[in-house]
Amino acid sequence: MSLPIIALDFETKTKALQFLHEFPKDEHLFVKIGMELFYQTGPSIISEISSLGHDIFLDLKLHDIPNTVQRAMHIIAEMGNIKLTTIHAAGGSHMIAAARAGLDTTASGQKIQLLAITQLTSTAQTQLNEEQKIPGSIRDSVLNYAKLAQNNGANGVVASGLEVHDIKQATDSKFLCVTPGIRLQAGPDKDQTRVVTPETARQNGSDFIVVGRPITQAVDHVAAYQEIKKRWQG
Ligand SMILES: O=c1ccn([C@@H]2O[C@H](COP(=O)(O)O)[C@@H](O)[C@H]2O)c(=O)[nH]1
Repeated sequence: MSLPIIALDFETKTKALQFLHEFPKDEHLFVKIGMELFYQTGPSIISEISSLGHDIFLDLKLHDIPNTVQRAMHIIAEMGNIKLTTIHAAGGSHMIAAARAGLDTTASGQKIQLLAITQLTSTAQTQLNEEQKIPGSIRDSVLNYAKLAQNNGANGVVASGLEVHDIKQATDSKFLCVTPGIRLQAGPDKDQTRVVTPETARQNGSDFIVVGRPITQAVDHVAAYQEIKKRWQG
C-alpha cells in the first residue's frame, strides 16, 4: 500500500524543512511540492528534499500550448529525482502528448509518471456548468478527461475519490488515480468541495492520496500523518 503524499504547501523553504525534520530520521516520506514552495525556492528544493531520502511529486499543473509544455517538461525531467508530475487535461490531446514527449527526452532516461488533472477537487457542479460552461455532470467531465489522458500517454489522473471507482472501470488497470481533497470527515471543507476520507479513497480504489492542511495545520504534524496513514492503509 502506498504512503499518503504530504502536500508541502509552505511559504518558505525553512518552514518546509522544519516540518520534515519533525519526523524520525528513518521515516521515508512521499511529499508533494506545489506552486507555492517551488516558486518561492526554485528547483534546488527538489534535490534538497530528495537528499533527505524522500520521494517527490512535483505538482506544477502545466497548461499551455503543446510546444511550451513539451519544453518545460523536458526541463522538469532533467531536474531528476521526481516520481510524479502534473498537467491539466483541459490542455487537450496534443498538449498531453507533448508533455509525455518532453518527459521522455531526458539524458538519464529516468521515467517520470505523468498525471493529468481532471476537474480540480475544489470545482463544484454549479461551477462546471455555469462558469466553465461544460454541460452534464462532474463525473462525465472527469471520465472524459481520464480517457483523453490515457489515450495520449499520461500514466494517470488526479481526481476526487468520488470519481475513482468509475475511472477505474473506464481505464486500464495500470492507470493511476491520485486523490487530493482528503479530510478526516467527509463533506466540503474550505475551498475543497469534492472531499473524501482516507478510508473512502481506499475503498474506491485510489492509488495515492494527497493530504495537505489536515497534516500541516494540525497541532501535532507527525501524529496527524500517522493517523491518516493508518486510516489510508487500513
Ligand atoms: O484537484 C486537485 C489537484 C491538486 N490539489 C492539490 O492537493 C493539495 C491538497 O491540499 P489540502 O490542504 O489537503 O486541501 C494542494 O496542494 C492542492 O494544490 C488539490 O487539492 N486538488
